[in-house]
Amino acid sequence: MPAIRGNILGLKPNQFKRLEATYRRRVLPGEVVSPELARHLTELSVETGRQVGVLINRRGDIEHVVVGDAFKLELPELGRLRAGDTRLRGLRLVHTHLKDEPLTPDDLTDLVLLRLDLVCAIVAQPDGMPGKVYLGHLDPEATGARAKYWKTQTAPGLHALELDPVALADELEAAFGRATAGREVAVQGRALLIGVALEGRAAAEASMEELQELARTAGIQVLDTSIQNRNQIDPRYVIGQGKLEELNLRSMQLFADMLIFDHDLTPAQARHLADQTQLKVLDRTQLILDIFAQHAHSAEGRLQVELAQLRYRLPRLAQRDEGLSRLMGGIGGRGPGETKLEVDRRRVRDRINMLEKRIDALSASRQVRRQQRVRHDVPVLSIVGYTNAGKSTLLNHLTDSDVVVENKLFATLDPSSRRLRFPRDREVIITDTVGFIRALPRTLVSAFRATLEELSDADLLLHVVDASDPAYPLQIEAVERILRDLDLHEVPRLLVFNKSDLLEGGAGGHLAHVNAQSRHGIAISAQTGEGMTDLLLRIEELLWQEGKSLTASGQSFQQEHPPH
Ligand SMILES: Nc1nc2c(ncn2[C@@H]2O[C@H](COP(=O)(O)OP(=O)(O)OP(=O)(O)O)[C@@H](O)[C@H]2O)c(=O)[nH]1
Ligand SMILES: [Mg+2]
Repeated sequence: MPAIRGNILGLKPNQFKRLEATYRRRVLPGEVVSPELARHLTELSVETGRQVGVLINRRGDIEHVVVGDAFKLELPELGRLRAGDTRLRGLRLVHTHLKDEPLTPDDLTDLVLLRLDLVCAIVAQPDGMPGKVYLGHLDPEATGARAKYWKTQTAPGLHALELDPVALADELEAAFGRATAGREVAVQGRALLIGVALEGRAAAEASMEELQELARTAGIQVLDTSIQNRNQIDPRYVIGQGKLEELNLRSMQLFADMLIFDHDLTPAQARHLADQTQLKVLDRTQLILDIFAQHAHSAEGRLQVELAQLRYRLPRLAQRDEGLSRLMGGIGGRGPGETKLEVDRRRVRDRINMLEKRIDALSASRQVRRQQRVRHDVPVLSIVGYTNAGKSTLLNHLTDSDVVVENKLFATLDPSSRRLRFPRDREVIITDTVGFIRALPRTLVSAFRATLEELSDADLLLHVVDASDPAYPLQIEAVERILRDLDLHEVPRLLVFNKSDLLEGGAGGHLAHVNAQSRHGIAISAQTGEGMTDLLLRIEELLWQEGKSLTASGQSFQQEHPPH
């Protein structure tokens, strides 16, 4: 005989026996609860002064009998259904209320989080007879951020309740199935995105747009985004408890299987959040690391990404537990496969040391090769800029090459160099490299330092800006900041306002020109070729005619490097 769950302390033996006998009762198909069972529950409830409830399966068997206190009922641990599953629990909760009150927030939270078929509260009247009935079930049509996730109905008594619970559950499951039928296949996850507006709403919204792009690039389907206004980060959960509850409900409603925070999480926060929601929890850094892992193709690129990932994980290996393995699987856990994560910190540290040595060796040998090469007296031009600004498109246009161009973030990770001919037999080496982003993870900057430091070989940096992105001033700032961090701010640069074709003023991109001029830049469209002649003239001017001023700023033309 299964046990009686919940608040059983102090029950009389006779009451306990009658509770146990509940398990022998059955409910006929087509009824939520039989009148006899209802009366049995209300009688016991009034006698004990406690709520009494049963979980009934679709065959009509009673799977659990639970006793609560006067106000609420604590359900046994049923486990969470597999994330993304469109089926319901196959159990309905029928329980008593000692007062005449509708379903409580606890009832409705159980309904949603446990994905119960339905929840029914029967008012136990003082004489022990069943009274009014309140009933609630999930609502497949609920949409929108503030939507209710359930529908409720009230009946004056059981006799007035006309509802076939099994047919209803079938209907709901079919509707949930239809609602998610259009979901994209081949996605790596279905995510809710969460931001915290610490520095004002506008900044948080721009950052959220970018997080959405990052998720899209990583192959994750974004189901919903939300930003919470807060003065400070909650040390435990980042966001407030109420918001977390709301997210939990939302994730059930939308069949999400992961939460992505637009804010870096401490190892403890990530663990608490995963425990509270039973969902995979990622932050911005993990997402970027994952994209890098997907896009790294060269040997050096892969080593650098793995190094960055391991450095990120090392402090998180301290408290390895279930939450962590959830955090580490799949997205955000690509690269050094899961087995490697199971190794202890010591082995991770060894691997980090090994990777550092190999990367050092690679960059040292490249340095040697660079020095050994015959001097060609060829200036180097490096394209830098925010990710997706059109750097590779520009390189391709200028040199007739076919570096991968994609409307994705971090399409390019491995640097590539090409020769570019100018009139009068002049030549430059032009290089394309990894794009920058706001809050570029520090582990990545340090892992890619060798690659990025090569930018110091450049005689001129072409800082490509996506002028069609409203956030471009912030992006310029972010790129400038990273250049400063890499000690590259002394290298002369030219701001190139790209994608002028997308801006007002037609192909001429009048607005782009205005913006460009205000920053001594130049407006182009790498796609249509617009402005390209002007760009080449400016480059020529800067490299050869104003050569002296470049030399004066510390950049010597006598130390040019051929491609590598
Ligand atoms: N309309 C328009 N689109 C452009 C232009 N230049 C680039 N694009 C598009 O912008 C997207 C990004 O271009 P990429 O050249 O891959 O950008 P990137 O700066 O190399 O990006 P990462 O390597 O990912 O950092 C692609 O979809 C391009 O087709 C332009 O002048 N006009
Ligand atoms: Mg690129």
